[in-house]
Amino acid sequence: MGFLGQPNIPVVDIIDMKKSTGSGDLVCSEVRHALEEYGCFFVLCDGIITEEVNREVFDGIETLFDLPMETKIKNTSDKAYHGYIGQLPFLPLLESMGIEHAATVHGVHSFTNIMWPYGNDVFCKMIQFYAKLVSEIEETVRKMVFESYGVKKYHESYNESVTYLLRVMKYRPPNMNETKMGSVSHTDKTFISILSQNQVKGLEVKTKDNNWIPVNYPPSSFLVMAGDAFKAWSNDRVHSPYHRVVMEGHDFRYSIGLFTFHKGIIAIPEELVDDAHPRKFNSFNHFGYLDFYDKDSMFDQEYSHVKSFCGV
Ligand SMILES: O=C(O)CCC(=O)C(=O)O
Ligand SMILES: [Fe+2]
Repeated sequence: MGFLGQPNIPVVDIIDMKKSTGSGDLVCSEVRHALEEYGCFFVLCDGIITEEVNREVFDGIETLFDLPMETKIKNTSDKAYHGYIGQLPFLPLLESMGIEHAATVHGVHSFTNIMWPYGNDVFCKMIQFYAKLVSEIEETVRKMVFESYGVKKYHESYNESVTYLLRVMKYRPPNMNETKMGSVSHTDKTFISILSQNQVKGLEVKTKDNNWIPVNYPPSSFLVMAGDAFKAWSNDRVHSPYHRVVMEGHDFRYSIGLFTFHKGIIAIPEELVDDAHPRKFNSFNHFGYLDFYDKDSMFDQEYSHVKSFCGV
């Protein structure tokens, strides 16, 4: 693990992660430590995510947002925060769309066919490539953390319940006298989120000692971030950091997030509850939590929804 001149967000190389042999090895404890202390870390993917691949991906996303509004709003879902979001009075810079079941061919095809009824093979293949790569990173991270906590036995069953939402975001530059907030401070409601962006900065993460730090992506990297569900599952060991997007300058920002949800009940492993770590959370329904967050009238940005939903 290194810091690449940015003291606050750790960096792990994907090659080291792939070489990891399981619990007790250094890279496993580094990943776990990064998630406990920072709630996030960069994964370096040199040679896998080249500049050319990045350009192709973000060109594709730009084309998607260039579709007419009446097409984009066809991106709907029965789940909160899974469909088209845009023109929100309190977040005027943001537009966002969601591709459900993004790691399945069917999920990507059905989204593409709604957006381009005559098909768009290039977009479809690009999203499939991206979702496969990033979901593999997500699974590796989860496996390493489970191993590091000595609860590897739950990994397989967790895998069977995982579902991936790929969300794409577009932030326009603010007009004069307009808010610069592309996204207000929040924690993710996911288990894990994996983020990437075009070359335009804006994401900031709050450290445990309450400092906002800019997320300066190293080339060919993703940001792995723990969500509230991971925090609760780990009985409050993993940190789910507050983060926000602040738009400076005149460029459009595009970002992509692969968001992991669990289809059903997340149980806190008994192994993670002991005298030194009394139970902090009860088992909870992950999509129930998302609905609760959606309807919770508590709009204080830095209020712990997960504690009020399933805290002991
Ligand atoms: O645009 C980004 O980089 C972050 C977006 C984000 O925090 C979210 O969608 O939850
Ligand atoms: Fe977020």
